[in-house]
Amino acid sequence: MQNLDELYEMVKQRKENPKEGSYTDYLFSKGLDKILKKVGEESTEVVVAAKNPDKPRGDGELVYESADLLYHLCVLWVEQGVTFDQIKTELAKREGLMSEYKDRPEIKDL
Ligand SMILES: N=c1c2ncn([C@@H]3O[C@H](COP(=O)(O)OP(=O)(O)OP(=O)(O)O)[C@@H](O)[C@H]3O)c2ncn1[C@@H]1O[C@H](COP(=O)(O)O)[C@@H](O)[C@H]1O
Repeated sequence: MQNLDELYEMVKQRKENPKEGSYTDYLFSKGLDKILKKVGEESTEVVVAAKNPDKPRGDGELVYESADLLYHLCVLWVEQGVTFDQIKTELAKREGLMSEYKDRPEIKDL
């Protein structure tokens, strides 16, 4: 996936059109508790990657674990009916950008 929009859309598609052998569908079939367990595990792995001086993937360890966490967050959002636009809107609010939001397509493309 090139960006988070595409990753989120792919996860949503998996939920709407299950595919044989898909790990994403495996998570949806297991349900919320399994997804939350994975988010918890991946969050911890991000922390460990940032702190561990003997990283198996060197400086790439934090990048790798962060990508894992973002993927599992997308699964959680889709499972709970949270859209990626809601996440972006919340981020924009924090920057005081809400009034400009509709006129700034680059914000939607984050
Ligand atoms: N980005 C990801 C992604 N990141 C992590 N993972 C999977 O997340 C799992 C995490 O690894 P773990 O060792 O913690 O888990 P596990 O032991 O394999 O599984 P559990 O039994 O613990 O659930 C691995 O199986 C990874 O393959 C992902 N699986 C899929 N994607 C994206 O989703 C797309 C569709 O994937 P499918 O749904 O499998 O078709 C892929 O093309 C990717 O773009």
